[in-house]
Parts: sequence; structure tokens; C-alpha cells
Amino acid sequence: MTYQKLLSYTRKAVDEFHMIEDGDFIAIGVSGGKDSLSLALALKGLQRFYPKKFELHAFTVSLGFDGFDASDVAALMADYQIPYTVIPTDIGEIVFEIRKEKNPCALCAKLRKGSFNEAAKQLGCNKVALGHHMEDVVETFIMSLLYEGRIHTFSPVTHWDRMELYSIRPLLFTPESDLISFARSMKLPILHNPCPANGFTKREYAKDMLRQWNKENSGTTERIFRAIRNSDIKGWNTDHGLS
Ligand SMILES: Nc1ncnc2c1ncn2[C@@H]1O[C@H](COP(=O)(O)OP(=O)(O)OP(=O)(O)O)[C@@H](O)[C@H]1O
Repeated sequence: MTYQKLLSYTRKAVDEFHMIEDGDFIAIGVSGGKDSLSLALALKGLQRFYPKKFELHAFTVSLGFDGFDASDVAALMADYQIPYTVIPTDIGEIVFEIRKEKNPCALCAKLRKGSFNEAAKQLGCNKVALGHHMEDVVETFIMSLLYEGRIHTFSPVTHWDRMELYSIRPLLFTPESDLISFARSMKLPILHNPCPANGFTKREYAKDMLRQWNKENSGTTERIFRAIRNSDIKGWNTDHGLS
């Protein structure tokens, strides 16, 4: 995928779901994976020509695992002139050693979100941007169906009243395969994920299922995504953009 194509997917999401307003100060959540690194570059690119003017600041929540090194990410952010901060935490130790969680991902995500939002708020940001892409939308939908028995996935835009923060997901129209090719062609410095639960989660199960369905019926992900886009699931129903 070209940078141009990434910008066009991003602009479509930002426009259709009114993700950005004049004067926004957006905190970008950068895990160091291909999705959030692409998100940072996408928002930086958009900032150059988008009619609404906004500011950016990227954050990485360090989970405190041994061997974590964000220096390549910091260099990339500097190259693109995106201000960048690493937030140090003990989340890894709390989840795996102190609480010894059987189901670590939920607690980790909650603590990570807390640290990120707090840092964003402290800096004066009013929005946080997350790197969820099309497959994430569909996988979350499948997980809700299988494990919670409900028709649901996360909203393109969420308002957290308590924090007075909005979260936005500008990559939700971007297919994961395009992000993989973008990361490769741009030689993005993907951080190794040192989490012990990496790859053994319910999400991984939903991902495998989706992969299998696509093998058997090509285009499954796009069709499920279209169904979500045209549904009444909270946050997805806009007056325009139905296809
Ligand atoms: N440690 C972190 N610090 C800052 N933001 C994070 C961190 N972990 C996740 N995020 C944000 O939350 C989003 C969703 O998290 P998730 O763990 O599902 O990432 P992912 O699908 O593996 O994406 P990526 O390829 O960016 O790691 C990420 O795209 C990113 O915007």
C-alpha cells in the first residue's frame, strides 16, 4: 500500500465519522506495532493538508518488560516531527507477577488505557487515536457474538464522559493486509512484543477463524464489515456513507 492510499482510507474514516475538529489535540497511542506506527504516519500526513487544523502527540505505554526499547520508534517519530513520549509503568509485573491473572489481556488493556488517557489528559489532549483496522472491527464483532452473545463491536468514535476524552479510530476502513505491506515498504521499525500472552488470546482465536472463513469464502471480512457499517450498532449508523 502506498502512503497516498493510507491517507485516503484515513480521510474517509475521519470524514464519515467526524473524527477531527478544528483545534483538536490528538494523542496517538503507539504500541510500536505496524498498525499504530502506520496510524502515526497517517495522521501526520493528514495534518499537512486537512482543512481542519489539529495537533498531535504520540505516546507509548511501556509495560515494564525486560528488553523493551523504544529508541527506533522515537527516531521515526522525530523524522516525521511527531512529538513523542514513553510512559513508564509496572503493568507487566502487576498483571503477571502480583495478580497472576489467568486472563491477563483484559486487565492489561484496562491499566494501559488508564495510563495512556491520564498522560494524554495531562498534556491537554482532547482526543486519543487508536490503531484499530478493519479486521480488528470484525474480530471484535465475532468475539462479542461468540463469548458475550451480543451483536456489538467498538464504535468508530467513543466519548469517555469521566475523562472528557474522545477516542477515534482513523484506520477502521484500512485492511490489515494493506498495513502489513505499508509497514514493509516503509521499513517501519516494528517493536518486538515481549508480552508472555502474545499470540494465545481469544482474539487470536477469532483471527484464526476469520482467516479460515476467508480461505473458504474469499471476501468474508469485507462482507461482515459492510454488515457492521450498515447496522445500528452504536456509533456506526451515520446519515451518509452507507454502501
Ligand atoms: N503500549 C501501548 N502504548 C500506547 N498505545 C497502545 C499500546 N498498546 C496498544 N495501544 C493502542 O491501542 C491500539 C489497539 O491495541 P492492540 O493491542 O489491539 O494493538 P494491535 O492490534 O496489536 O496494533 P499495533 O500493530 O499497533 O500493535 C493500538 O493500535 C494502539 O493505538
